[in-house]
Amino acid sequence: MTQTAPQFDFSSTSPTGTISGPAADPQLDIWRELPIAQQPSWHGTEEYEQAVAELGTLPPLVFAGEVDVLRERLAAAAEGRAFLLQGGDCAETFAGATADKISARVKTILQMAVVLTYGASMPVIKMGRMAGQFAKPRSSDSETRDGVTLPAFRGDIVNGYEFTEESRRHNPQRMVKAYHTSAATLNLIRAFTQGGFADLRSVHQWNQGFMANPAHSKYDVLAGEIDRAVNFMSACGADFEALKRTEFFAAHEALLLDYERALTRTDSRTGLPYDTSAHFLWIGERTRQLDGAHVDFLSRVRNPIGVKLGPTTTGDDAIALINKLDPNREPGRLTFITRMGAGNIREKLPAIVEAVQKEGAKVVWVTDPMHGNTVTSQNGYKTRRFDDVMDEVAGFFEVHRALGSVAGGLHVEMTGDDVAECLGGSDPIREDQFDALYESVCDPRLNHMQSLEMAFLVADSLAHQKS
Ligand SMILES: O=C[C@H](O)[C@H](O)COP(=O)(O)O
Ligand SMILES: C=C(OP(=O)(O)O)C(=O)O
Ligand SMILES: [Mn+2]
Repeated sequence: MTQTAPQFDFSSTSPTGTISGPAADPQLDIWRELPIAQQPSWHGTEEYEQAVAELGTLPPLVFAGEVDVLRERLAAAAEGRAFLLQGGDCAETFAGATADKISARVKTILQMAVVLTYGASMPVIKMGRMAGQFAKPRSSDSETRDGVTLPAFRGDIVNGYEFTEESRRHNPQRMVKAYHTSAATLNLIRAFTQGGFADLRSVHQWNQGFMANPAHSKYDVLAGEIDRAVNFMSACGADFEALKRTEFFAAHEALLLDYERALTRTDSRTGLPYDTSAHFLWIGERTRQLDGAHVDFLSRVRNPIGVKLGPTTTGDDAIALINKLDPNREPGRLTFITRMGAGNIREKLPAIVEAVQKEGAKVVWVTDPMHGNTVTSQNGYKTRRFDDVMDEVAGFFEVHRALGSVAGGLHVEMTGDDVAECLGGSDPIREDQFDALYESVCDPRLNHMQSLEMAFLVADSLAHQKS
């Protein structure tokens, strides 16, 4: 069910090989001359120069060989031979990088993956919005509370959530802290997923907790089938030792180009630049301007790249992005993460998919059913209704099925904790729980149970996609 870990070529990225100091290629700095959205105001200060110089001396967080493995996995997803699951916080925080919270999130992603693997009958590529998801684009540059206006919170890598002048100051030293927090998070993720924590039988056992809730009895049939499949594998003498380890990739929005540039290093094997801050990087809906800095910079690194596509995207936009980001049509290079909103997806997605099909290009099609479905609750919290989220997922599968394209993955804001941020689910979260249990510093996340419920529902869609 889950894959075994590949043998990474560590020699190619050893400290004696390459990847010491930022890559020197001047093309990697062309973005500095281009229009750039959503950046902090810290340039030209000594503090900024020092922080960037320090980042440049620090080791890579991921290896080029791992990034190449991911590109191969994504090539399989583009063809319907694997399914991508991306999940994690909207905004990671420094304070939230605790063993308990990180392990709960990884556990939940692994639990979702087992259910999806069964439903899809294919490998699930597990990827966290983790170990670097610290920079946030905002709708407004400022926030006003009780007549006081301060800079908006732009993620812990830029400024603090606390509503004071000092905390909201754009502080470049935070980039260094983000690096170290990412390193600590990634270290724990690697230990969990490589050290036996991810044993398929344990992951399956954890799902029994979800099934113990009578609200989830409608998933009894599927849960029973998975149970029998695991027992069958066991009876057949399946090598559960190999299934004790699993691949797990790190991803974040490549928003803060100062940080991404400083962590971009040259791979000794190929002489090519890799952004070693994460395996996978995506360009957000607010920064995907074709002639802008983000698209230019990410067109020049070897990592697999995602682009969020909102409801205003046209077929021509999609083709232009492909030509810029994947001119060689390389399998696994480009992922389109559509976030249309439940009310838009059935109307807007087909033209984009058809344009890409006509072009003969192949991308991984992923649904982000969160960002097009944000509403404000009566009591003033940013929230999303579980039913809207699931309706967008359903629309995504319907469109791809109708057009003969591949529904290749799911991108969600979720946590392993029992928070109350999104409304509904079978054991429903209500608005009156927000005051006590709303923790997100940016967008609302599915909680542990809602995430698992989504996996059961998507597993069903995947099973039908195959039939
Ligand atoms: O995560 C996505 C964006 O950063 C977020 O939705 C922006 O939220 P805002 O509209 O509150 O700025
Ligand atoms: C900012 C985000 O999304 P989008 O770019 O799709 O709005 C996000 O994924 O948190
Ligand atoms: Mn978000």
